[in-house]
Amino acid sequence: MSNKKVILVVMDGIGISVTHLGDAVTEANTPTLDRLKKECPYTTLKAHGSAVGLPTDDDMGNSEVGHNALGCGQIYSQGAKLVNESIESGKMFASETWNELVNNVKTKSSTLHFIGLLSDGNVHSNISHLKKMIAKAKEQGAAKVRVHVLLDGRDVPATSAPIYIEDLEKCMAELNDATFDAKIASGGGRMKVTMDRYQADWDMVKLGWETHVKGEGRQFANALEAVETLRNETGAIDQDLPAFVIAENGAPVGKIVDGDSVVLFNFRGDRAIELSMAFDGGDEFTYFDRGAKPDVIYAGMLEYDGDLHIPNKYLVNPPEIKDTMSEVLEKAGLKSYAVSETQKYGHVTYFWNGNRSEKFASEVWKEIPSDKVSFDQRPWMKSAEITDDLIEAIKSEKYDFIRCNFPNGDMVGHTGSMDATIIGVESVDLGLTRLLKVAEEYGYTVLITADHGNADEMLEKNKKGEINVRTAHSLNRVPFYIVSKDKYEIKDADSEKYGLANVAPTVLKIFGIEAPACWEDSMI
Ligand SMILES: O=C(O)[C@@H](CO)OP(=O)(O)O
Ligand SMILES: [Mn+2]
Ligand SMILES: [Mn+2]
Repeated sequence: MSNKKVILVVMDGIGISVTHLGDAVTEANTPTLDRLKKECPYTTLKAHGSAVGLPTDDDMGNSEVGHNALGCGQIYSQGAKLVNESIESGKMFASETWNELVNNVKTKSSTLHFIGLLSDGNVHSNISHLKKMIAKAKEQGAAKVRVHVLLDGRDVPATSAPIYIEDLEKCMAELNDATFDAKIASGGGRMKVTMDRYQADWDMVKLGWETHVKGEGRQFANALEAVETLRNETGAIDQDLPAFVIAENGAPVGKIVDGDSVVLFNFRGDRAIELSMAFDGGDEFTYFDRGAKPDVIYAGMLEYDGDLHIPNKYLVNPPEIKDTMSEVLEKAGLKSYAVSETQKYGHVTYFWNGNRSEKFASEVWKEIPSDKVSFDQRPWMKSAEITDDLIEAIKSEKYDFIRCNFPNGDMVGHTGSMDATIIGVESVDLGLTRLLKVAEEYGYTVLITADHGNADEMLEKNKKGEINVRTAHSLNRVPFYIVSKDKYEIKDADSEKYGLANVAPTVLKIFGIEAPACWEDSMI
């Protein structure tokens, strides 16, 4: 067994800016990161596009694909790419689930509903998938479609919702005729309604159920009017807009009722699991009162949780991630510890282990409850508590490998507040300062990296050359530091040849464990 001990710190959303446009990472006072960059083996990693299994290098990285790659040392084709392929090859429309959904509404003359994130962010969903499914449903004889739109502004520009609403409405207008009727039925901002994750706030899902299923809520004549009115009244950016219902003559146009079919067209799992539980769950579901639950056929775009089999029905098989680092460490007899706060807890456990919700026997997982606020109001988040917990884990001398995620750069970065994000980055640096001291004392090698950028690019230039607030992740590279009393040298550190999938092989190299043949190369 190895006598080495390793800690891997993921500084979520802390990338390296090229433009320095709204670069909260450089603006922040980060004495520890600055010192490490001068003193330690250091390189940068590619964290987007092909390096993490996304369709193109125009696709920014995200936590799901980033933590998958960090945790498995391999590059798998991810949801965005798998759904594209399934639609292009026709496999999706030949699937049993798709045909069941469509035949159900044909035989019952009922409605096919789509619920999901309306953008081309390609992190949770892509509007192009939605449009193709609606067109196919018409071609196959469905008569009525209703779409429940979750407004993004977090993976795409902050107030871009009208662009996607207009795009969808144009597509539906072209399809609508005497035999076919498609409309938007309800919606709301993704951080207010339906897309909660890791059970941080079930009230969001309850509100989604009331809005999409029961058609309860403030009524508007159409989605553009809803966005415009709610934006004027609240000043909120898209992700935070309140829920709305589209109605005609006082009646919601698209309640979900007995006999309907429902597709959640998001492909990413974390924010799709809770709504799926509400649709699939029987009487044992007690997270909120669903009232009389309609008898529908429900399917997700992907299987969102392969261990718990959520949802029951889905359209595309998720990537089958094998030979994860946790599995390799378990086989080698090493003990692992994982910690983050609620908002990133599943990232460092579920995504880390290749979308596996059950832990290995050799692992201990710890969740620190997140605040339920917009994180510009608490930019330090739980960085101090995560650090305290890490220090306790180190001092327990129980673990060979400790991993953690500091969410600040990402979660505060998504709010668009530069001032708050600077504080978020500084909080991470302070956490590192405290952590490194104890890690050194106990003989741990500490690897520090990030899963993608965000805080490094808080502003962006649009096509007209105007500068706007950026709430989305960046496409920038991320840092990789080795802090150790042992001498390690990163091969070709100045090149740009490494990506997130090179981290796990480097960890195994430090432990002196042979990596599976399918893994990428170690950097040392
Ligand atoms: O908040 C989220 O769901 C995504 C952005 O869509 O961020 P991350 O990938 O960092 O979790
Ligand atoms: Mn992330
Ligand atoms: Mn993010």
